[in-house]
Amino acid sequence: MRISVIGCGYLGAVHAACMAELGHDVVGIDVDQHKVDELGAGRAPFFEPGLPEVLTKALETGRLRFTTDMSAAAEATVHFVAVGTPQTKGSFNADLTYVDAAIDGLLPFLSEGDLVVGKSTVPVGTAARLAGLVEGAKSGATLAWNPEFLREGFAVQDTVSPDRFVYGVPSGDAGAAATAVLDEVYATALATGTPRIVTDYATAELVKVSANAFLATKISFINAMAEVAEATGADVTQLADAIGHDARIGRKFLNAGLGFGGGCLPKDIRAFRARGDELGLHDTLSFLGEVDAINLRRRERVVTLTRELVGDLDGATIGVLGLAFKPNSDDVRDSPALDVVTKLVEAGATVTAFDPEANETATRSLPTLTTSETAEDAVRGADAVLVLTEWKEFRELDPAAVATLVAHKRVVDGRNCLDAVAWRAAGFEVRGLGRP
Ligand SMILES: NC(=O)c1ccc[n+]([C@@H]2O[C@H](COP(=O)([O-])OP(=O)(O)OC[C@H]3O[C@@H](n4cnc5c(N)ncnc54)[C@H](O)[C@@H]3O)[C@@H](O)[C@H]2O)c1
Ligand SMILES: O=c1ccn([C@@H]2O[C@H](COP(=O)(O)OP(=O)(O)O[C@H]3O[C@H](CO)[C@@H](O)[C@H](O)[C@H]3O)[C@@H](O)[C@H]2O)c(=O)[nH]1
Repeated sequence: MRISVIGCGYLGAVHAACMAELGHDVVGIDVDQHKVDELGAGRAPFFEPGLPEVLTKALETGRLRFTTDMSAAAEATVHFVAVGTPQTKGSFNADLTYVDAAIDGLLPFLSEGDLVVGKSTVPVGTAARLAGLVEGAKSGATLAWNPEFLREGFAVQDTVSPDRFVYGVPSGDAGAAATAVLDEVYATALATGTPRIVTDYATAELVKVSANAFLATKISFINAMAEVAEATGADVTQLADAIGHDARIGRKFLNAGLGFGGGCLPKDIRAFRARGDELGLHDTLSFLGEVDAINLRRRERVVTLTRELVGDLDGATIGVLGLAFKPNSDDVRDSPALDVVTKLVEAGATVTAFDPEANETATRSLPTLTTSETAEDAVRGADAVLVLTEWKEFRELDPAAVATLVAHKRVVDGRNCLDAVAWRAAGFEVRGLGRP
């Protein structure tokens, strides 16, 4: 099939490359010339395991290209919209400026029978509004909403073989035709038995935000238990293991620590609440405010633990390991690690940070940040070491080797990812979250 992907960021670049890998002819369209140049040259403009390989292979087949020229969409019959929907500055609402601009830009290039497929995460009601524009244009095109559930760090695998597909389509013949087109796009995964749910626009939009709200709630639940564990001397990690054995609860997403960040969960729960307010459902979704608050308190807790260890943060030297919001990503959008660094610097500490992939993105977002080229350089001479992203290379650090580099043997394990027994045996004072 001939496909255009509008917006080639963390989601769209992967989607475009994977669709070409599946055998489709794909043009990726973005307003960012640098991104388009990089992608066209086979270089992923961000760190995502497996993406460079898929990209290079797809470019070599000639089935994938990138451009800033929206008129290239005229060659395609299926148009995925994957532009950003960030939090609006000064409010919790999703900023739909980019989605609106993408649809506006696309309308003149649509033809009879084309399918426009929204992938961006949007507030419920957006698709119905945009369908009016798409169908109102003389093109005779249809709109579907097909939310995306990929995780950064696993984006290629999640795109090629997702847990499920959700199609939000209009009723009647147009919906049946849209479903048939999406089935053809995703034929490879569907052939392996991937479930697909065909529904209306509102349900499709809500599936996406409710999935993220549930994941965020699960993380904040265990972080609330971490607060209780801290007040009682209990161990939240053992608690998570024990309740996680109950298949109805499950152990996944019960890792207590610094909490959730990234370009999705934080802004999506806020936008969901804001949409709830518009719908008169303030009380219904107010618990998401608590989910957010619990999450943000964990960042303060790491700062407090560090202060307790070093005495006074003013003048302290802190070595920070990890800046990305999660391992296997260079994404620092709403990164808890970066937030902690900012708070430490505000309190007068001298911070040197290292992340295997996110030094550059973090420095772009926080230009005053001091980064180092290695973990060893970050911790050299430190009064305390903070592990804020659980990269494998940090989990596998040899505490005896770190002990020879630091000024004081103190470590705050912000992700409960270190072997506390081994670090204590090497002479370290160890603090975790929700652990005695
Ligand atoms: N990142 C993820 O893991 C993920 C997963 C599922 C869903 N989502 C959702 O997907 C959407 C995109 O997220 P992202 O993380 O890829 O964002 P991103 O900021 O990385 O990418 C957005 C891209 O859209 C481009 N763009 C903006 N306006 C444009 C326009 N008018 N025409 C063409 N391109 C335009 C930007 O230049 C940028 O490259 C969001 O709604 C997000 O919530 C993201
Ligand atoms: O037990 C856990 C699990 C995760 N996290 C944190 O939660 C955040 C989000 O992690 P994850 O969900 O793995 O990353 P994302 O790539 O942001 O993916 C989420 O957001 C995407 C964008 O909407 C969705 O597509 C995915 O399904 C959804 O998992 C990260 O900061 C993690 O460190 C925890 O603190 N504890």
